[in-house]
Amino acid sequence: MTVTEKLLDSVQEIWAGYHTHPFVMGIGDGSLDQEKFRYYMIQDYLYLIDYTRVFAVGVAKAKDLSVMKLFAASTHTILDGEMDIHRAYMKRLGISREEAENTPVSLDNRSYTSYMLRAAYEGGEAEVMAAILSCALSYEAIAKEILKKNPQADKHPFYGEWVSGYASEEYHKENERLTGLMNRLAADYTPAQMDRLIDIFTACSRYEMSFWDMAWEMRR
Ligand SMILES: Cc1ncc(CN)c(N)n1
Repeated sequence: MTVTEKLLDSVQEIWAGYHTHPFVMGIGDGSLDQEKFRYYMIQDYLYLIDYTRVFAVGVAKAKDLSVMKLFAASTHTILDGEMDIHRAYMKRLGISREEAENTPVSLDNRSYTSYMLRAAYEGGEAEVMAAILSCALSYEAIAKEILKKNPQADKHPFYGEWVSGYASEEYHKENERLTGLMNRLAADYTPAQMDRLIDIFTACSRYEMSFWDMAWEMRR
């Protein structure tokens, strides 16, 4: 088993819950209230800004240039790639950059990114990657499962762009780069060190679930 496979194995139950979450199912069949999606978009835009900072900690912790380049490239991929999905939705929903950036970050959102940043600052390169990976991989799994259940979901006039973005080959390729790095960084980890990675990955997977709950309930 690779390091990533061990991490995924430890969160199967939590991840199974994503696919039946009402917010996710609503994106999948197109029935989600757009007000909820509007709320989610703003919070997720703010989330991605702090998520990018976790990669920046990876840049600072990198022990060699190849690792530094991978973390650095990902900051660009998020700020100028993934966030394009958000900017396109914000335009459609009439959300200005000012409105998004002046919206208070919800407590669930703040807790999640604060946890990731703490795990990253306290650890080394592999712990940074363990904090990142649940976010990166779970959205690909969710979008692909949506497409399995609703093969036309990526054609939906509103939610299609979200589904096709996270189910895309481009997003998958970026995730392959991240898992390759995770597997390399922790290849020689002891069982105790591996337990710590599992602990971080599990906590982030639980935070992912609370992010969906937060969006569904539009928690302030
Ligand atoms: C909360 C959350 N988790 C994951 C992703 C996918 N990068 C995201 N945009 N937002």
